Amino acid sequence: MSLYCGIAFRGKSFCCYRLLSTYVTKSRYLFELKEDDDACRKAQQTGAFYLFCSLAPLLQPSGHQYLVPRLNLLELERLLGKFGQDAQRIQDSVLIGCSEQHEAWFALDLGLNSSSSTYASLPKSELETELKGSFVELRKALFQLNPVDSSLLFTAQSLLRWHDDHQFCSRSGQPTKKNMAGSKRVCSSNKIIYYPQMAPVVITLVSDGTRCLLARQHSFPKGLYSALAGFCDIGESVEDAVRREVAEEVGLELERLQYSASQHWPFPNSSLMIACHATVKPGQTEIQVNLRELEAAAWFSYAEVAAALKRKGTYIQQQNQSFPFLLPPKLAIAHQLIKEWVEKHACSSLPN
Ligand SMILES: NC(=O)c1ccc[n+]([C@@H]2O[C@H](COP(=O)([O-])OP(=O)(O)OC[C@H]3O[C@@H](n4cnc5c(N)ncnc54)[C@H](O)[C@@H]3O)[C@@H](O)[C@H]2O)c1
Ligand SMILES: [Mg+2]
Repeated sequence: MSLYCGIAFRGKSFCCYRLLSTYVTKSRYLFELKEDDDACRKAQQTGAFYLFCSLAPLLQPSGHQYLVPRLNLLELERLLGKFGQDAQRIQDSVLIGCSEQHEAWFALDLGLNSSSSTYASLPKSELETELKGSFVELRKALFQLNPVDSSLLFTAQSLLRWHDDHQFCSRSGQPTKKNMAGSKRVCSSNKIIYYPQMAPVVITLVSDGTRCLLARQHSFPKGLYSALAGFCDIGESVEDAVRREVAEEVGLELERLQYSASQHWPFPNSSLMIACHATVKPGQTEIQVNLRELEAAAWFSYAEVAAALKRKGTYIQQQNQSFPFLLPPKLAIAHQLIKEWVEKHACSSLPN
């Protein structure tokens, strides 16, 4: 879909028309839905709704994968009717995106019992029977979702959680009210506007040239190692946060830092993961693990990491027991960083 747009140049009396790309028209459409409640209400008429129950998305198993069912407005109204609720409840939904054809996508949680909503939560198991699916904890479904669905569900869960957590103004204590799209909440008494937030987190794969440094926290599944991560402190740049986190967690100083990519991560709250590769100063590779933050950290060879990426059954010693050496799931940016490092290492070790 494309759109002709008139551009008026300041001080000139002519208009120039150019073709806007599908991406630009889609971005402008989403912007309009966030700013204009009536436009958003209208978009719900032809939109698709993703359902959640207490922040768990509705999924349907299909082989080794999960499908993510969607309802149209009529189907959603019928469902609410069956459970004795009126269509007004749909106003609790949040906008999470749209297709290239401008079909707007919304998410609605039928299990949250928010005090600012007049509606009671609906019974999970009866909903599941009615919808022929299950509300599955998002973290547990990670391995069986495709990247497009997972990204949409990450956004939806984060936005639903943020609204549930921000029902009252922190200054007046009065209820806040969401706009139709759910892109903000406004305090009814003092008009303060609250916007959904993400915490910036740096994640760094440290290398000494031949090995990479991986670490684990007590809460990780047995045998799982990942890159070093940490929340940015107020006042820090990304570079400052990376240097501090690496120094704090493993006692090393960095020499070089290179940005790789970023990712929105919904667990346990919304974070913006900023991923970097880094190298330590030559000869300074002795790890001093901060045991208040980490359970263990170690250098791993290219061969060990490459085998673990391919799930080739390498094992690792942990508290005198042996566990399969695991890396984070493909959807996690930590996995991407490790994969990039392995690929770069494989290229640089090729004979000229
Ligand atoms: N997507 C990925 O690949 C990936 C990989 C690793 C970690 N992560 C995420 O990165 C996040 C941070 O990693 P970490 O746990 O090592 O961080 P961290 O090293 O900063 O340690 C966490 C501690 O930081 C403090 N903290 C400071 N600011 C905080 C804030 N805004 N929110 C919560 N705690 C705050 C708390 O005391 C908390 O216990 C985690 O939430 C984790 O889910 C994602
Ligand atoms: Mg950390």
